[in-house]
Parts: sequence; C-alpha cells; structure tokens
Amino acid sequence: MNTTAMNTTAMEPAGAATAEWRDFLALCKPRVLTLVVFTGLCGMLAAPVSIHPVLGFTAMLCITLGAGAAGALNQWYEADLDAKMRRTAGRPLPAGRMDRQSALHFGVGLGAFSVLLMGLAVNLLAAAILTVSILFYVLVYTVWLKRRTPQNIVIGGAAGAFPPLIGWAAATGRVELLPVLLFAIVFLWTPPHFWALSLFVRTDYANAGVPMLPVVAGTRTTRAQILLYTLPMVAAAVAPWPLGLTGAIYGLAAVALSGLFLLLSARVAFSQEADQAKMKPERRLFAYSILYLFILFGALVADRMVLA
Ligand code: HEM
Ligand SMILES: CC(C)=CCC/C(C)=C/CC/C(C)=C/COP(=O)(O)OP(=O)(O)O
Repeated sequence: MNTTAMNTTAMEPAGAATAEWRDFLALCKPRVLTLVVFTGLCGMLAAPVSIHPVLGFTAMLCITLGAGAAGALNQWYEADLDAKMRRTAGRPLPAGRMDRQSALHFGVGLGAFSVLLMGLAVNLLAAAILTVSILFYVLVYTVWLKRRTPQNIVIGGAAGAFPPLIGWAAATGRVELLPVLLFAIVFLWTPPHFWALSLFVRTDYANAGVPMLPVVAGTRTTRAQILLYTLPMVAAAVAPWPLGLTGAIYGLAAVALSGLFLLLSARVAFSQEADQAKMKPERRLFAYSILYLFILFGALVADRMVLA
C-alpha cells in the first residue's frame, strides 16, 4: 500500500489523496484560460498609458488566477454533469482523483486571493470587475442559467468578455469606449464560438440533460442563430476603426478576419445535408473562432504600438 492511500481518512473518497498539481491545473481549464488571459493582456497593452511592468505583471497574474478560480468553482458545482459527458468525464472530480471539498477550497481561496491582490496592488476598479466576472461565470452562468435555458451562454457568456475591460482598467483606472467595444466583441463572439461546438457535441449535452440550443431548438435554428450573432460581432469588431479609436492596421485586420468569420458562419447556416452529417463547417468555424480572437486582439496591440 502506498503512503497516500494510508493517509486517506475513512470520510474521504479514495480519489481525494491522489490529486496532484496537474489536477489542480486542470481545474482551472488552462487551455481556455490562454485566450481569456490573452484578451486581458491585449486590453491592458491597448490602453493609452503605460503601466509599470511589475503592476502589469501583477494585474495579469490576478486575471489568470481569478479566471482559474472561476473554472475550478464551475467544475466543483457541476461535477455531476461532467461525469455524464464524454468530453468532460476525465476531469479530476468526475474521474475521482479529487474530492469536491478540495476543489471548493481551492476555487474560493484562489478567487479571493486574486481579487484582494488586484485591489491592494493595482486598483479597486479592476478588482471590482474581476469580482463581477468570477461571480458572473460561477453564479449567473453555472449555477443559474446553464441548466435552465438555451440562452445560458448568451447571457452567461458575458463573464468571458470582461478580461479586456479588466486589463484596461488595471492600466488606466477607468472604463472607456474602446474596452467597452472589446467587451462587446467577445460577448457577441461567444454564441458562434460555442454553438458551433455544441452542434457537434450535442448528443453529449442531450445525454446530460443540458438545454443547449441544438438540443432544445434543433440544429437548423442553431445554425441560423450562429449567423445572426456573427453580424453584430463583425460590426463591433470593425467599429473601433471608423470611430477613430484605432488605425488602419487594426481596421484592415478586423475587416479581413471578420469577413472570413462571416463566410464560415454563412457556410454553417446554409450547409447542405451531406456536410451536416460530418459537421465539417461547424468544426472549421469553432477552430477559426479561437484563431480569430487571438489575431484580432494581437492586431489591436500591434496597431496601438505603431500609433504610440
Ligand atoms: C459561456 C461561454 C463559453 C462557453 C460555453 C464555451 C465553451 C467551450 C467549450 C465547451 C470548449 C471545448 C473545449 C473544452 O472542453 O475546454 C471551448 C473551447 C475553447 N474556448 Fe470556449 N466557451 C465560452 C467562452 C469562451 C471565451 C470567453 C473564451 C476566451 C476568450 C474561450 C476560449 C476557448 C478556447 C481557447 C478553447 C479551446 C480550448 C482547447 O483547445 O481545448 N471560450 N469553449
Ligand atoms: C476573468 C474571469 C473570471 C473570467 C472567467 C470566465 C471564463 C473562465 C470564461 C470561459 C468560459 C468557459 C470556459 C465556458 C465553458 O463553458 P462550460 O463551463 O459550460 O464548459 P464545460 O462544459 O467545458 O464545463
């Protein structure tokens, strides 16, 4: 018998003692975190003031830890759902490698630490928006909406749109029009991003009883909704250029990238039955949605650096 097994008390599930650092990392949804943190970083670098590098690093650390905490609390709350879906069944809680209490303590501790550090070291506005985004993801999306309505990700998705605002607020102490537009881009991007994926994993959601749009309203409606949300997303993405908030580097990148997004969304909306069976257009749009935000936000920073 190994020592970890001997230290396991009778009250703890057997998996509790086997959780290792990798499981705590997995609790934070590290792959999704990369883009969340990148948009936060770009929000900070796009601000018209230069933040002290130590403060900038601290702010980014807080966004990373706060978003990680939100992911951990999400997994703490919905371990039962995760256990029912192939995509998520291997996560630390449903796989039995970690007990729920450890996940809860980890999530609350990390979240509180990130907000306190942001408030004490950076500024109160950034700390307040970070708090709202954590609570939004955990309470509004995970606890309240996810199991109740197919509009769950439209409203709850706002949580993931806050990081650019937090980054900007960390640098300037203010909220202005450009970061509000960045919020709008990610907010309107979330439905096409997620519904494209939900189309090809819809049986998972159906089995778990989660009322995602393709499960409740069908694949045709979902395809149409993807295109419907893409239109205002494109408008929000291009808007900073004609509004004079960015230069042509960002503007041209936004037009080109958004044009391709629109094309891929239209292909999903108007796909033929033969394509629908393989879900190729949906997989393509989902993969591109991630690349899109990375490049768009990268172009924003490149544009601001040239202008500066
Ligand atoms: C409520 C809103 C959202 C929902 C429901 C959602 C859902 C998902 C799901 C289910 C996946 C599949 C991969 C996985 O299991 O982790 C995924 C992947 C991903 N999402 Fe989202 N997402 C949302 C918002 C966001 C936001 C705001 C961002 C970043 C700004 C983001 C970035 C990503 C990235 C980078 C991946 C790819 C991860 C990988 O390579 O495995 N998502 N999303
Ligand atoms: C700054 C801050 C606190 C940001 C937090 C917001 C955040 C982590 C947004 C990402 C959204 C996301 C991963 C949704 C996954 O949906 P899901 O939970 O339904 O996915 P699942 O089925 O994979 O669990």
